[in-house]
Amino acid sequence: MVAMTNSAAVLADAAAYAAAVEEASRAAAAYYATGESALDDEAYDRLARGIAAYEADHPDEVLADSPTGKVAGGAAVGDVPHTVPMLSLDNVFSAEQFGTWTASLERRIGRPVTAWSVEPKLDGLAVAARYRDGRFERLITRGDGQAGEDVSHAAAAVVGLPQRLSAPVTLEVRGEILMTNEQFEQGNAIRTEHGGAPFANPRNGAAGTLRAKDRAYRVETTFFAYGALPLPDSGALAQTLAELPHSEVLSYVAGLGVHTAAGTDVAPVLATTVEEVQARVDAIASLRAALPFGIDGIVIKADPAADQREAGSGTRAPRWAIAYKLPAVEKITRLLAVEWNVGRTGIIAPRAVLEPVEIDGSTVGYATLHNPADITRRDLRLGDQVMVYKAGDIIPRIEAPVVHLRTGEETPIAFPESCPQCGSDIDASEQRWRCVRGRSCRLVASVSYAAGRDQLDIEGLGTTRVVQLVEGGLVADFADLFTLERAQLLALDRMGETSTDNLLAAIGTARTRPLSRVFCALGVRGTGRSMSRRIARYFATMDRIVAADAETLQRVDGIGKEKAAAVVAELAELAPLIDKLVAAGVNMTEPGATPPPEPGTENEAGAADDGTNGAALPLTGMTVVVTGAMSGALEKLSRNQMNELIERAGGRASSSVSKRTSLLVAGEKAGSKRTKAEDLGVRVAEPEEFAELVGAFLGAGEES
Ligand SMILES: NC(=O)c1ccc[n+]([C@@H]2O[C@H](COP(=O)([O-])OP(=O)(O)OC[C@H]3O[C@@H](n4cnc5c(N)ncnc54)[C@H](O)[C@@H]3O)[C@@H](O)[C@H]2O)c1
Ligand SMILES: [Zn+2]
Repeated sequence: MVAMTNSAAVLADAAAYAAAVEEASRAAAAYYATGESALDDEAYDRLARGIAAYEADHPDEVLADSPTGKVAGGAAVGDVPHTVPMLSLDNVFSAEQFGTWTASLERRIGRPVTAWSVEPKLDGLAVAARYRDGRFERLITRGDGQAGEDVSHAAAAVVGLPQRLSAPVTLEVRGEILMTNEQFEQGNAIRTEHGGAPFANPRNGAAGTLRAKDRAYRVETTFFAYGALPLPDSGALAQTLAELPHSEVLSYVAGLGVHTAAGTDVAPVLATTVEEVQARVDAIASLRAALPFGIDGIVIKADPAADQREAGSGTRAPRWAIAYKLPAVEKITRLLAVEWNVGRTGIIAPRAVLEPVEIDGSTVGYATLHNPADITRRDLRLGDQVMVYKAGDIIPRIEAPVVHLRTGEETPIAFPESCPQCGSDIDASEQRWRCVRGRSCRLVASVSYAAGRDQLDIEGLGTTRVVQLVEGGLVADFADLFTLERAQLLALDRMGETSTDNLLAAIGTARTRPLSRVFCALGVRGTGRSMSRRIARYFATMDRIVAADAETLQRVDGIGKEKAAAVVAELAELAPLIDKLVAAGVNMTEPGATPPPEPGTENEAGAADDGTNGAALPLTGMTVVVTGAMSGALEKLSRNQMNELIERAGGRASSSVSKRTSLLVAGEKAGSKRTKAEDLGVRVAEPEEFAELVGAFLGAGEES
């Protein structure tokens, strides 16, 4: 069942009314000119309803600028007169409102409507295409409904609008021009390639494309006919078109070779009862997300020609048709952060992190941002309220910041100075930034990560060296490090005997690292240092980790259902790499950890999930945060080693203080975490005190 809100803005007095009219006019002008309105459709409609309600109560105060009763809110213009006005549509939002509307229509014509045409409300812009003797003559926008703009220059790139009809007839075909999702993605790709700004949304893309002249590139749109009418010299056809039911007009137009929605999943159908109409409305609503083009509702029309004629039209909309609106696909939310992701080919693409917002039944938390130039051009800032568009399979996108909602707290978006994946330089000479490593970026990044301090800790293997190994073809994954030969290394640039021997020795040491670090080196998503330690301590051997199913993995503290499934899937993909590591003699066990009992043995239920199987440890059940400089016995420990120590002692290491923190180890220069812990009443221990508590675990399992 389709349901949505349709409240109106409440306007208390004449001043509020005048302000609302001004805001609506400004929004409509922006909406029809560039598609970049400061209001989302629901907000605009709420405002328009508020204005109409105020005018109904105060008919003497209606302002000339009021959008009420006007096509396009009075904001669009044109100089080519329409033969018959091109109107807008009135809206309903629920089955109940639809029932009320049909009843009033039937009262007006004095009989029941025997057939309703139920069609998609295509989300583009209305045009009239005139044909003379079967040849295309002119394409005109809706404009203010009385006259539109001539956009004939654009007709050749409109799919579904033939230059020649299959019969030499004279008539005007009316319909919607839109961009299919595919045309939208293609159009944006072409546009950004030519240094242009991406379109905000498909409707905006279709409008811009239709108006544009002298473009250096071609962007396609699609026409869907939803009606036809005679022109002054249509001859006998005029009578036929006037008598045919709407559904047969559509079949006739399709027969002439013009594109209609027939043949799509949401093809017009005839319904005879309100219940049948509602069932089709619900069906179209549920098909919406999977459609290859955008719809913003369902249009329901009285099918018989006589019904339409007798119902007639108002100034803004016909009385024989209604738009059953679907929820808006544009919403305003906040831009929280920008992430920079590196693709397979080394393209560095910004992605917006949004305050999650519900759009058309799905929660949107991310949106595409195309490229850095696009961020600059639109002057996006962190903390901005932004208009977000999401429809069908189109990737959610930010249309524009809502500038008038700025508070002054917004901050500039920082661009990366080196590749966020592998640390190499960035080639910023084109619109789309690229890591200079291109396709080997990911490999360089994954090998560098594996060799990093918190993983295998291979000294002397920095990014530059990894790049050399990768580009020299010596390393295709990090397991290849363990089979490098002395002669191969010596042959590399700037590799002398000493550095070669040092590197080989460091690699030799890496072979003996505990399982937790080897596992971490695999780079399985969502398994950083501390998660890797928990997994390694729980399973004790790589064999057991690999053999674990998603359910077993969930016994590890902090692994939920979704993460477990993702880890299992990624490990399956990594199986060849793991085999290679085993073959290269890399350690696959976790010192000090006892494997979990086999399922079905007695103490399974009581087993703790920290690899110690229930033995009481000093930090069991505690979440511990470390801050400030360590001293005494802990002085030499890195933060990562401190975390390892906490976990060996049965605790859980965390980096931020919250109500759930059990203990804060605070060294000198502890700062804000200490203040926060004190505020929350969290226990605070000096490093010396903590060393006493976990003394037995100091050094155990430590690798040199
Ligand atoms: N966000 C803003 O600032 C802002 C400003 C102005 C208008 N708007 C939005 O624009 C809408 C009003 O625009 P409108 O006047 O173009 O009306 P509309 O789009 O709601 O409805 C009328 C149009 O529907 C189209 N249509 C699609 N499929 C059809 C079919 N099968 N049969 C007949 N017509 C079909 C036609 O183009 C017709 O002109 C409102 O929903 C409003 O929210 C928004
Ligand atoms: Zn890179």
